[in-house]
Amino acid sequence: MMGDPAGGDVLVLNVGSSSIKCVVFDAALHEVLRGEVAGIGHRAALRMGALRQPVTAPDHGAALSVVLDALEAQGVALTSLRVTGHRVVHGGPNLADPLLVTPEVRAEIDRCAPLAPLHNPHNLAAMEALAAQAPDLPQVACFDTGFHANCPEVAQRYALPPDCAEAGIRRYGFHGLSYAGIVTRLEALAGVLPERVLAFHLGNGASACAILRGRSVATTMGYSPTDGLTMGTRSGSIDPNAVLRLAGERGVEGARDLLNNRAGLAGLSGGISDMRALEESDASDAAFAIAHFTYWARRHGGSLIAAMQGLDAVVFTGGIGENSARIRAEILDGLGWAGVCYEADKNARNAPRLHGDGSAVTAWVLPAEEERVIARAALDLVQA
Ligand SMILES: Nc1ncnc2c1ncn2[C@@H]1O[C@H](COP(=O)(O)OP(=O)(O)O)[C@@H](O)[C@H]1O
Ligand SMILES: CC(=O)OP(=O)(O)O
Ligand SMILES: [Mg+2]
Repeated sequence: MMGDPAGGDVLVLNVGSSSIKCVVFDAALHEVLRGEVAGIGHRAALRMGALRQPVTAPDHGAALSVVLDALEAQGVALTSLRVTGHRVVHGGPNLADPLLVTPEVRAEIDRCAPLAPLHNPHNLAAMEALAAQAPDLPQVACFDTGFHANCPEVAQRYALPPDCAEAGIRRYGFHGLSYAGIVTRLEALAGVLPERVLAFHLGNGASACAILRGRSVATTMGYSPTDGLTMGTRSGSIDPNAVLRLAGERGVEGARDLLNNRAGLAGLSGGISDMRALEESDASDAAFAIAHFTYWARRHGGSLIAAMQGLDAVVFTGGIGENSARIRAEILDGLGWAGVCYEADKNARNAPRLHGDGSAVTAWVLPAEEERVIARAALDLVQA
């Protein structure tokens, strides 16, 4: 339900690695206004309400200004909101549950910035921009790591001595706000929440999660959001000795830049990180990048199915997961051995329900609802 933008109570900013999404909700969590600058640094475009236009956004700072100006133009007065909520990607060992943003919380988010260089600095910049414009507006930080905080210890620990884990070197997992939203939405759609859910969040950052009875038991991202699946510009899983060699040859910063900004689909294809652009390309490198993406999604998916000892439902979300029938088909075709089947016409329509009647394993496309999860937590916190 869309209402009057000026009547909003909660503004949520979801600053991702290639996009800034914003949603204004009223106190009953009805969506009042939704907007997004997508394709930051590539072919950036603004969508807000009925507005659609290309914009100049070579980096996140420029994209944030575009979003804040557009909100103002739509009549959203920051000073009349009750609260604003932010997605923060890395909470490190100390931040898991939603929190009011204080100078101490900001300092802790900043300490985690080297672990999520494509996210945490931009998440902080959004908080600072809002604080400058509306100093009295309460801000709430919600963490992508929180949903995975209770994974079994065997899934969290690396095979390293205990002092490493005590120093925070362990698997955290990300996209947790999206996975939490999937649990809520899937339960509502399916009637009963399937026991063993394999969820794929496929956006510019991509991960998969084993959700057993509504809780994360394993996920593909680790110490940072660079591990796991092949991503837009991130390598995904890579042997630690290869990383050490890269750091030795190119320096730590050179290795960090390569693994986070110039690897993944971009590294394989000669610079194209955007899945839609890859699908439109005839180049063999682009086809190989897509094949790499789907192959490793299936490989990791199999590992997560083993972590749950079986499978009852597969869910796709994120920009690629929600919109690319081709990518979903290539992943689902490779999971037939696990009992997954789907109907091609439903897949082509991005229908929420991809499976036919009587299918033992169900398959779904659900919107990433990180903003709703954040808005609920932010309102709960200011009302408490
Ligand atoms: N119709 C589509 N077909 C294929 N890929 C798409 C489509 N629409 C969006 N995408 C891809 O989704 C990705 C962005 O996902 P998104 O979840 O919005 O990003 P972020 O990780 O920044 O939040 C890009 O690779 C984009 O090309
Ligand atoms: C954690 C992560 O990779 O987020 P995004 O997909 O929004 O970049
Ligand atoms: Mg995202």
